[in-house]
Amino acid sequence: MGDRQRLRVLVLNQISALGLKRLPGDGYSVGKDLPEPDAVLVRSADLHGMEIPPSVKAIGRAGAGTNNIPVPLMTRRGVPVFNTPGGNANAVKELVLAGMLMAARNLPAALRFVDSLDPTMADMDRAVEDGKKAFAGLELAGHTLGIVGLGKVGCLVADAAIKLGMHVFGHDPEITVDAAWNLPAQVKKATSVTEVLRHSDFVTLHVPLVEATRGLVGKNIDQMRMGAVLLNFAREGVVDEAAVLEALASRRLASYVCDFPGPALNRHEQVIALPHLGASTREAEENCAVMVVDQLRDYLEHGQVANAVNFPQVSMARESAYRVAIANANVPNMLGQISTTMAKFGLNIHNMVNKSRGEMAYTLVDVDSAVGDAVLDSLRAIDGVLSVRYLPHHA
Ligand SMILES: NC(=O)c1ccc[n+]([C@@H]2O[C@H](COP(=O)([O-])OP(=O)(O)OC[C@H]3O[C@@H](n4cnc5c(N)ncnc54)[C@H](O)[C@@H]3O)[C@@H](O)[C@H]2O)c1
Ligand SMILES: O=C(O)[C@H](O)COP(=O)(O)O
Repeated sequence: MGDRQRLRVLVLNQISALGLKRLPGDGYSVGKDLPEPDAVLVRSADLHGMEIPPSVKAIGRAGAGTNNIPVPLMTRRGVPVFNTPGGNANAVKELVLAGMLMAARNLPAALRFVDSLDPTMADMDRAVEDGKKAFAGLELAGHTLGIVGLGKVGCLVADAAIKLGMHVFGHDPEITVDAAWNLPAQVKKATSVTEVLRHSDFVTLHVPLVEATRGLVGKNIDQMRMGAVLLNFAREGVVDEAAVLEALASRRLASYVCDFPGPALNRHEQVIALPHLGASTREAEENCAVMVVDQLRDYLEHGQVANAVNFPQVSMARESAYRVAIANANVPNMLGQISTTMAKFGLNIHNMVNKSRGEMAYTLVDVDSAVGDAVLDSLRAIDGVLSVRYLPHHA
């Protein structure tokens, strides 16, 4: 296949080879620097300041958070943004457990102490035994963990904490039915963030960064128990850093454990800051890469939509070789105009599916004969149509 016929996938972060190799060389060009890409694969690279070429038909985020992607702009262009729900949740869960243990047992300070001992000193055993009392901690079992956000990560953390003997309070005003099913029965429901803060020794945040969650924990830190531990593996902006620093100074917070270092946090003795490591395990990187590449391919080749954050879930078995995929505004008479346009060009609709999500809708139409450029141009000219793709299937 000539290079022009191959689909171009621009890769802006390190994506596991296990995923990339699912883009076959005879159908795809994959690289860090491709002109006019058809799709973009990304992890945390910030696309907000970047010019996203009009050739882009889909964006795949190998991970959970999509706050680095201008999702509303992509929706207006009729471009889906895919992510990989749950693909890295276990990796985050394990790091949250490590974070709780690091804080509860004063491990960073204890490690620094051991590092500070001169290896040539005469009586290291004695220095160790004398020094250890400064790092005595507490056990997780019997203490209370509050979880804000009971999605893929929050549910796994709840389950693990229960198994470690912790009491768990959870809050999520938009919990999905699936997540509610997955949640251990012992998790107590909190009706507000404040209720979680008041009742917990450890509080961990697992919400996306959106306008409603910006600064979710801020002044309300004064509701937390004295000496509590706050963990933030969600996003930097979910907590108000100034409020955290104040609470650390007053010892309301014993420790702040986070995945987002910053100038005011680094080297603070009560802060344990990791370099955004939550999803950085081989397993999570592979899971996310495989998921996102499969979703991207299914969209690019067949128009199917799975796990897009701005498009409805849409799937339709191929019964015809001639498929048209249309993203459009969710307003009356779009389907009427689409089918009238096709009929005008003598196309017989074999099968069709249309689903909406918020202000947009997505339509797959299989027809019985080949679709020419004039049809596609006429569809594009319909007021409210955001994008039109022709997806012939060569068996
Ligand atoms: N540190 C890392 O490497 C890492 C890795 C994965 C995810 N994350 C972050 O964690 C977030 C959560 O990941 P996930 O996989 O669990 O996502 P998810 O979509 O499965 O879960 C998010 C949950 O937050 C809930 N929520 C939304 N607004 C809320 C609010 N105001 N109060 C309480 N709950 C609210 C949602 O209803 C949903 O159940 C991601 O969006 C991402 O920002 C970070
Ligand atoms: O939202 C996510 O999935 C995490 O923050 C992971 O980000 P990363 O893929 O850049 O490690």
